[in-house]
Amino acid sequence: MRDIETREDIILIMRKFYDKLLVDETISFFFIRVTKVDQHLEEHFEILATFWEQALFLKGGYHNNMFQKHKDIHEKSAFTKEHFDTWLKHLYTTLDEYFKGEKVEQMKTQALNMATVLQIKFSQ
Ligand code: HEM
Repeated sequence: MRDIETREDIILIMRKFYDKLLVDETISFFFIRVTKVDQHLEEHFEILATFWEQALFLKGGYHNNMFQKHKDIHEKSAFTKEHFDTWLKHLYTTLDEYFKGEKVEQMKTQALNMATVLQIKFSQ
């Protein structure tokens, strides 16, 4: 198994990750009812790919405010610790199913860090 190398690798990870999120009823409603992201998934994956290319490969190009986006969602339907744990579990499982290496570990650490920051912000 190889490490994450390209934007296409990130898109594959997002497709498989969202396959898990969207069938998990404890979290899928954020993507189906609170937002309607499930209706334009490919467009959403392109945004996520730009975000992760920046985080992993220092590419640049992501200019949205991801904290504000999640705050807007949180105000409609609150994120709990269980939601973050579930989200991270599905991401980690997906990564381990398809890739192995330094970038995989970096993605896990960065996702965990951001999940932690979001939870702290929302608990204030
Ligand atoms: C409880 C866990 C989470 C849930 C349920 C969740 C849900 C969502 C939803 C529904 C959107 C779409 C927002 C929209 O377009 O209106 C979104 C966007 C996004 N999420 Fe999360 N999220 C979670 C955690 C995280 C974490 C920990 C990260 C950090 C890596 C993250 C990164 C992103 C990014 C980069 C976007 C794209 C924002 C944009 O459009 O620019 N999410 N998330």
